[in-house]
Amino acid sequence: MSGMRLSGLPEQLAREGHRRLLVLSGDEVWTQQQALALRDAHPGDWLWVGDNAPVADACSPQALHQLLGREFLHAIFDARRGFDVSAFAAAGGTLRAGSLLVLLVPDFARWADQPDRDSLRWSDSPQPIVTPHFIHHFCRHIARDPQVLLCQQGQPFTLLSTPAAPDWHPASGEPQSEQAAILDNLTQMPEGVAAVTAPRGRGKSALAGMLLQRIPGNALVTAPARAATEVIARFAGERYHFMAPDALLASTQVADWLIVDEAAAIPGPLLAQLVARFPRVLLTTTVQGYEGTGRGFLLKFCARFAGLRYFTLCAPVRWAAGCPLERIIAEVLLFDDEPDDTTPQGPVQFTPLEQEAWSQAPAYPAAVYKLLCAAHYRTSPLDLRRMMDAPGQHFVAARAGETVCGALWLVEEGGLSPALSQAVWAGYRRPRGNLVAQSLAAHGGSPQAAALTARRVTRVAVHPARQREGIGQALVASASQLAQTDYLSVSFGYTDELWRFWQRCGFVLVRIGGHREASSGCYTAMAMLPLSEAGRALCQREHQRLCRDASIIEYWNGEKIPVAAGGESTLNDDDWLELAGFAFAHRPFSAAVASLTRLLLATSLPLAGLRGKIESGLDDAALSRVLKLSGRKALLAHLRSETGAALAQHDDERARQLQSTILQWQFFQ
Ligand SMILES: CC(=O)SCCNC(=O)CCNC(=O)[C@H](O)C(C)(C)COP(=O)(O)OP(=O)(O)OC[C@H]1O[C@@H](n2cnc3c(N)ncnc32)[C@H](O)[C@@H]1OP(=O)(O)O
Ligand SMILES: Nc1ncnc2c1ncn2[C@@H]1O[C@H](COP(=O)(O)OP(=O)(O)OP(=O)(O)O)[C@@H](O)[C@H]1O
Repeated sequence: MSGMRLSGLPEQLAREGHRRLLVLSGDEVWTQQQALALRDAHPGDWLWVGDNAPVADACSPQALHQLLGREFLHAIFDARRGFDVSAFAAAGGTLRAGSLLVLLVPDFARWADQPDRDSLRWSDSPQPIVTPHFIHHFCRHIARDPQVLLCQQGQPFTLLSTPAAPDWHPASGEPQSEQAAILDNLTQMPEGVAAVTAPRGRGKSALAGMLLQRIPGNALVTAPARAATEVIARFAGERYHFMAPDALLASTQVADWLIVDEAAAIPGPLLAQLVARFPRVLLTTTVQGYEGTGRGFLLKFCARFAGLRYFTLCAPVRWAAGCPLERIIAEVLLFDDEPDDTTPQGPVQFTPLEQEAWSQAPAYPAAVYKLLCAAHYRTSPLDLRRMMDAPGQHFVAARAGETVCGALWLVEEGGLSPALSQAVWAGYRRPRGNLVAQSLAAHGGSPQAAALTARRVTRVAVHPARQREGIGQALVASASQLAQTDYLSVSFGYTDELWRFWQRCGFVLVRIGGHREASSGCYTAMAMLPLSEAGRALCQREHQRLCRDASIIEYWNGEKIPVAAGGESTLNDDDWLELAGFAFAHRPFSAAVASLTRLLLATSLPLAGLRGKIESGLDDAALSRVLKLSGRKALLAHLRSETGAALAQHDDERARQLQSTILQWQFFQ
């Protein structure tokens, strides 16, 4: 290829056990030509990551997780139209020593002005947005790392020689020293739960396979994806017996050991049930920024096991320590989930933080991001990109001296036009974003709810050494002083402790979701802190609705709601509106269930569908059989029409008026 010579580099990398990032920046034709030329010039099982790949061995960024656990020599990552940074990191983790990760990006001079298609995954904007803070952050890191090879269209490329690293001695097949120490411990474990966490390529899966070889008795392996357990299978040989998590739970299989690979990617409640079934369990999980992984897994899930044996593997095995590719990915994506042992000392100051800080003083927002990552189960690089460039994000930081010891992240919500808000209430529209604001309209009793303006607290965290000093509460107080909106809101997996915190911050509970979250096993709770008259009125109305419906929701959820239950048990105006929304528009059953329950008490009509579902508790399949209906849609339509009939029987004129009003709400232009 013209101008670019890599002679000897892959061989040098293989000798040193390293991998390198090579960035090709230019127009689409040029970058593609260069990438294909590199691919031809250097033998390997090259993987192309990107949509519309010009070669056969390819996968889209979103499908890459299916390849975790597999390994490649060299990869090309196409970030020209959109940069899925989680997939980029994942691709980096699959590369063997001696690999190049070739990254295709637009011309640096134009990149920051070009909309990034990946933003559709993490920004609520209907169109791709420009992402200047991330692009500048990325380019800044690339430019100052001498180990990154940067090849720009129209500019000469010189391969700077780097000081030779010592020769690498790949692992032999025998346990590495860290693996050996853990194996010693595990093979003597009488019973209990052990967890091994490590970044990519540290030999977790190999360790699990080696354990299978060494234990007496039998063992089962489970994991979110079987394909990702290839390494375990290789090291376990004939002792490898795999079962998918749900199949295992449904079976009566017993074994002396259960090995759960990538445990953090299995929903918490399912994992908890699996763990309870076996006398000895090994959980392994990757830390470093993938969704559903990280130290948060230990904090949230593993905290429940008294006597948990916890191990980590630090030394890389797939490549040598100090690998330049691993280092640049970690730097760019702030993969630093090492616990910070230093306690931030001294008095605390609270300051607002906006996205511009990423260009003015990047270390400051980076510290905020790291704190949030360490505290929150599901913080991933997607959040980093959202934090940097999505519209409507605001932050408050708590600093003790120069150290960030607490942070709060807010997202703007609401402000929909009154007509759109009504359409959301009626179930005709569900625009992107606006989690709590839309939920208040779609499940609550106020058609105008989503027209109010709000800021939702999406994350809040305080350094573990400074908790219970009032810092969390003060962060919320600062946020409420800064926000010129009708209310602040929060949506969180309900636990008594967290609710106590929000309550102490002045929040009022307005909604409890109808399903447990897969990740936490908790019901979603939504709460409001009103800041304006309109906010107070909405908050009061929704809280009263929750109090009135509490006993019925408790019946469906099987869990106590912490509000003073009470209110009219006969049909009132709110019920009429709700029931009309269910009967004549698209309100969901879950929003209407309490009003429907009161309707059944107030009518003598048979209403076999509604009574079957609500009074007899039949599930949808059984109820459909009884009613001779096929499918959920037909059942829902039947329930809606029964409701319409009951309203008409009560007061035909009123039902017709409401129907005609609500039907108008679908034309919301
Ligand atoms: C949308 C979301 O982000 S939900 C997730 C919230 N974040 C997390 O769970 C991350 C880990 N946890 C944390 O970082 C912190 O514990 C926070 C942010 C929840 C609370 O921050 P703190 O600074 O410790 O809270 P703060 O000291 O202001 O507490 C105020 C009141 O809340 C209540 N409270 C706070 N934490 C707890 C707790 N663990 N258990 C019971 N009550 C609590 C108490 O009533 C406390 O007052 P008190 O100490 O006088 O009794
Ligand atoms: N003791 C060992 N001897 C030889 N090869 C090893 C040893 N330990 C691990 N390996 C190899 O190193 C590579 C990385 O190991 P492994 O897949 O177990 O890591 P991991 O921590 O599970 O990483 P990932 O999450 O990236 O798959 C694999 O190719 C594996 O075969």
